[in-house]
Amino acid sequence: MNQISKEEAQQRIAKLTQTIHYHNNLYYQEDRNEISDYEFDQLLQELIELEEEYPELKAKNSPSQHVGGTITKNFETVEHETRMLSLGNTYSMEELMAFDERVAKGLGHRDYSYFCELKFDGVAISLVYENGELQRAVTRGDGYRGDNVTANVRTIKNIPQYLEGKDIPEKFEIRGEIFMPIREFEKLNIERGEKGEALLANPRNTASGTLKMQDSSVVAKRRLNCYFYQLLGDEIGVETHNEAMLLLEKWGFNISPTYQNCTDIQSVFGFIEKWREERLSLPLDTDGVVIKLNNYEQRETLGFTAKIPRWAIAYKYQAESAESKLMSVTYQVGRTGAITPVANLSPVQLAGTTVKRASLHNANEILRLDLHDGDTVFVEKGGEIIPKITGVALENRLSEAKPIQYISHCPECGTALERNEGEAKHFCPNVESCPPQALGRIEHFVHKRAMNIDSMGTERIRALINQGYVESPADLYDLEAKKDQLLGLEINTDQYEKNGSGHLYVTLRKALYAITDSSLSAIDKFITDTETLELQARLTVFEEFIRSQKKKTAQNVASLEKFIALLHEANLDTIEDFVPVAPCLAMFVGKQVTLEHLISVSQRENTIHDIILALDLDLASEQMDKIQKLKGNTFQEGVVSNMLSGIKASLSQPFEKVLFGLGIRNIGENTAQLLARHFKSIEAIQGASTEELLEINGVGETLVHSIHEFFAIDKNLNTIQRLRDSGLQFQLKEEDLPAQASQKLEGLKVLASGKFEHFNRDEIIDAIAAHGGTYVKSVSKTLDLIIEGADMGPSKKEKADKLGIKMISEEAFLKMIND
Ligand SMILES: NC(=O)c1ccc[n+]([C@@H]2O[C@H](COP(=O)([O-])OP(=O)(O)OC[C@H]3O[C@@H](n4cnc5c(N)ncnc54)[C@H](O)[C@@H]3O)[C@@H](O)[C@H]2O)c1
Ligand SMILES: [Zn+2]
Repeated sequence: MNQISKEEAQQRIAKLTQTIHYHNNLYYQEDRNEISDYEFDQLLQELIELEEEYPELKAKNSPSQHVGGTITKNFETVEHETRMLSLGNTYSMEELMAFDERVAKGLGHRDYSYFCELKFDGVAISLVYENGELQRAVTRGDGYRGDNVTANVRTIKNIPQYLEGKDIPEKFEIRGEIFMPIREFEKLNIERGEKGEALLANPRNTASGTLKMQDSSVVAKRRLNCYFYQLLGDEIGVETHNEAMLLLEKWGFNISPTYQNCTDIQSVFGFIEKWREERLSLPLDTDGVVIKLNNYEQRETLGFTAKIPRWAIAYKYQAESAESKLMSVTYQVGRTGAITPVANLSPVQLAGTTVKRASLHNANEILRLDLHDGDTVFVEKGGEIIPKITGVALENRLSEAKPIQYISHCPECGTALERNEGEAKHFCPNVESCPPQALGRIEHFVHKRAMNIDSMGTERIRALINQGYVESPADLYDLEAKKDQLLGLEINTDQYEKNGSGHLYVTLRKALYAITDSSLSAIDKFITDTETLELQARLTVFEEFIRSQKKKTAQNVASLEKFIALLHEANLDTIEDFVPVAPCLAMFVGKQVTLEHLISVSQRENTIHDIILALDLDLASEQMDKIQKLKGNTFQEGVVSNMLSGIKASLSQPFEKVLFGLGIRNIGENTAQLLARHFKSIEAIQGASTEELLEINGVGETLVHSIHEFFAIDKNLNTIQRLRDSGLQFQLKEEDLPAQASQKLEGLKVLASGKFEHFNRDEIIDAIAAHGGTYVKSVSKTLDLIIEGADMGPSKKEKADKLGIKMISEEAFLKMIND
């Protein structure tokens, strides 16, 4: 902002004021925005700085001097008893330090603490309660007066209409943020999509628009929610914000459990870092952290400016943004069959890393963005590990560009995709043989706490599934007989990718390695050095690289050029760091197969090994050598016998482990144990009536339904039969029951958290069971006891504290069970 003339400043201020008014109006009145919050905050910041430089130019009604909203004509206007302010905000740690200095200077000492909360991205609301009853709910409006939206707020389920308890003040005001949970927002958009209505942009604007609707019955259907963060009143008798929050919680108000007391600005930084990524798994959008002085008297000392309190500030997480080009969309199939589209982008530098992919979440997201082939897109990286696309530069779209068509069939198994009503994601219904879904099932089966076959890691299982050896757990026990065929199978770690139409891709590094005579280490260095280049440019640079190596130059350059030509001819999608397998193989298989045929086979198969088998070619040994260089690692003798002996050993796992391993929906480890010990055999469980099942403490309707559903499927019965034939335990053996040491923990739900001296995780779980207790995985009200180990997670601990759950040390636990 250095040295602009007063005249220029005046013009700029006028322009900024007008622009900010425009966006404020859009944001608060129409619940829309055309620029990001970050861009908006930059404009406002520029205005504030200019006004600081030329205070005489600061207009009384400048947007820097009052909160941005207004009241509407659609609701009764209500005056706030205490003004509703905005918050100062910053995107930088330095300014946060400066804030801390101002606080210290204002108070004249450093004897204070901060209370950190997340900044919930919704709409501010003020509620007034009298005699324990909700009187009215008012929006922030212009800060002085707001809209009376009580009827709408009454539809929000977790805002209490009446309060119970002795210590509730006659009258008080409470403020919070009304928001729409992300899940509800997604559901709403699906419904709108199905009805052909325009999709909504984000949960914040939707929450705001919903709150201002005239028809409360529509509001009720939208399932808004609210977090509270401020208590106001004359005779409340608390001195700190922390105490106030505990009171609110006690009175039954919804408080986000994410808050934390911080004794100094350093621990505030810690809080900010902790939540930078973690906040993304919360059920609502948050855009920063609000840092508040904890002590009320100290707050009074510092006071307010016209627009904001001096005792609080918001730190906003900056989403860094860049432009990139959409190359293609690929689709990942999860272990539950859920499909996630991924945008493949031209490489771009963002927040210190090279970004080549962005998550698109689901089909609606593609529709909402109205993505077309080859679009120039804006990519943002908040704290997210995977960046997201926030918009499209329409002016760059080619007139002939087609909209991205969502796939109709599973890229892994070719089954037609389905989508359940009210769900955002498509899924592949081929639970039995879709490879990633089979993977999920087998991984569960071999898990330590099920069949405990630790020689079967994910990559090995994936290799067996992809190459058709395993689909159901029962297949594992047939592997022994196929031992010879297993040698030489590919373990395709991250070696392959598939595009949206199912064509197989292999890593660029492996392709260059097979095509030229360069060493893998030289290629790896080249790959890292050229990370930010697009594929075409990269291949050109690789040619220079080969020439600089001065090793069989002519031959290598010729191969590379041939490969580039084949790549063009194949004309498949671009996925950065990967190239289609078909043109690679075309380099080696000679004239026996056309490129066209290779492309179609590579669409069906999952590994190069499979393609070669499918083609059934006669290849010379030097051709095989080249192809070998393209393949992933292969199964060796040691690996195979190791796997097989693990599988054999699992035959002695007790019935309850087998039952858990079957992966019947809703049957966790505890339930499997319960059922196995009660019914003693699989036939008894299968034959049990609903009444008999419900008699067991801990078995509910949902579980009964899952059990009946499981046994109604022939394929499951067949799997059980095969497993039984292989020698697995389907009957309880008394000697398998863990020795019941005592009943000292009978009826108690116990959780162990952190590291222990005398137990590892499994051992402490078994110890709890051996003394009659039930092990529980998460902190909730129903928990009776927590055994606290070293380094127990602070958030768990805080939650347990809040719920008043008893915590004991490992030593106390040992004493408890051994006495
Ligand atoms: N993109 C646009 O066009 C546009 C236009 C106008 C405003 N905006 C955005 O709207 C916001 C503007 O201003 P604002 O005055 O509402 O300020 P603000 O949102 O930055 O801060 C104040 C508000 O934060 C909310 N809040 C959330 N969690 C809170 C917590 N734990 N404790 C206290 N308050 C909490 C409250 O509603 C409070 O009123 C900015 O984020 C700005 O970027 C964007
Ligand atoms: Zn599938």
